[in-house]
Amino acid sequence: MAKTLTRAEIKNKKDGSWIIIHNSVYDVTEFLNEHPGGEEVLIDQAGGEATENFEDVGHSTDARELMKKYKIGELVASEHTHIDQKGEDWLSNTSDKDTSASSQKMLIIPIIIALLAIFLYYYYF
Ligand code: HEM
Repeated sequence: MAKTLTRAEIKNKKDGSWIIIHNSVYDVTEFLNEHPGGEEVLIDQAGGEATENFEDVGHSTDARELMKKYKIGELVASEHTHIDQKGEDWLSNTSDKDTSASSQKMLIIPIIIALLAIFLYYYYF
């Protein structure tokens, strides 16, 4: 059963770095040295809400998998906030739409050229 913590308890944590991301509490003390984004950013967030900064970076799904390892508990329900996830899924969804729209446009060009070629062939021969 996961531990339930209040923002005050997380803030008052002196020995170690706890951060809140999407209403879950992570102990990143052991991860500071390994964080590809550097330890500074994590130390800056220690003891408080890191969701917005975490999402601003657009962490990969790998990063989201990795963070499960450091989860130590949940924020009490009365102190929950909702911040949307904007990671790879969100990015790939939008770029998927873009590619399908642009590939449709790209298809029209060869079709027009082919129709023009057929028209010219019948016109001149
Ligand atoms: C348990 C929490 C966290 C984990 C497991 C984690 C993991 C990672 C990983 C694996 C990367 C490499 C890029 C990627 O795969 O997305 C990364 C990059 C980064 N992270 Fe985190 N991170 C955490 C929290 C945070 C927080 C709270 C911040 C900001 C305050 C942050 C800021 C950054 C930055 C600035 C980069 C570098 C991005 C770049 O160079 O493009 N991370 N993180």
